[in-house]
Amino acid sequence: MGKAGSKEAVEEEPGILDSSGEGDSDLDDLDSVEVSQEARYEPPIDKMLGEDLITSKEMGKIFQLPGSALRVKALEHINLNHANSTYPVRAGEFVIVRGPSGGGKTTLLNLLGLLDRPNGGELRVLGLDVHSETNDRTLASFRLEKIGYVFQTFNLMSAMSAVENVELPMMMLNKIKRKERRRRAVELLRRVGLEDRLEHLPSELSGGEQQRVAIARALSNKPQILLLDEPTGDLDVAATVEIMNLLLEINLEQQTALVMVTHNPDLEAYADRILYVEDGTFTRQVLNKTQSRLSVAEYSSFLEHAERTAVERELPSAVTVT
Ligand SMILES: Nc1ncnc2c1ncn2[C@@H]1O[C@H](COP(=O)(O)OP(=O)(O)OP(=O)(O)O)[C@@H](O)[C@H]1O
Repeated sequence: MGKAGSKEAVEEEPGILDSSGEGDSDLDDLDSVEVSQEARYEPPIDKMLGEDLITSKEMGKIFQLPGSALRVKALEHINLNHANSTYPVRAGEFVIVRGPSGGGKTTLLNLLGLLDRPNGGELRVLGLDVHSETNDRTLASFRLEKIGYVFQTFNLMSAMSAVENVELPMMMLNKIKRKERRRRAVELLRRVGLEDRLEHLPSELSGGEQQRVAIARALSNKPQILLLDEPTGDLDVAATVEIMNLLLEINLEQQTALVMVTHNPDLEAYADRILYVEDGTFTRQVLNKTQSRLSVAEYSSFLEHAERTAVERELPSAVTVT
């Protein structure tokens, strides 16, 4: 868990899950709960969650390398359902996905966000059953209307102003008139604290501000799910905390479900649940009773201390550090 600012977070560790769902002895508490398909497991967290948004059963993904017989098993036995302790992603939930490099985090996010299709098992996202034959147009229209995406590198259109960037998904969906589009884009930019940056180009904004525009853009079609791949990976400490606080507010205010991949363990304090993915499967799930924020001051001093300790460790033993 995050070491700074997460004092109120209570950690439950269900332990290692195995593919049969039986798990090891640490899992007994959760796995011994009898959960039928009808009964909904209520996780022991402070907030009430809404309907199931994403479920999966024994979902897997194998990549076939073009022009080669080589197959890469990126994911297998991914269960997000009520028959397992790893319950579905629900409305209002903030899920963080962590794990070692190459473990399958991005592949998982891409499948949950309909950017890719599974080639084994079942996946249901916002009522849509997704399989290897689901056509591109169906996926594209679901993505545009129901899911928001935020990436590490912001991915804003460089020749468009902040407000035009936020209007773009609404233009593509083409459901509201120009005036209303602009009004909503301005309102969203105000919501993320950028009301005085409407006409700025991305190159005229700081990294944290660009990520705020990207979040406003991701929210423009009022998605039920926001997927975030390392959204603070390129940001400094202050901007990281600001963006995370903003995401938490959005999660709490609008019941938007957030699924976020990060390598940063200190951000776990913000989540309701942390899923660890390693070697293509869930290896651990942690429930966080109370979401909490990091404070910039506390977190900076914690990082500074950690950095200093690391530097001291690297110094030759003959050198005395006072
Ligand atoms: N398009 C692809 N074709 C072939 N193999 C792939 C493809 N995408 C991912 N993989 C493989 O699938 C596995 C999981 O990759 P993935 O990118 O999901 O991991 P990750 O946990 O997100 O890693 P990182 O933290 O380094 O971003 C890796 O072994 C990777 O090499």
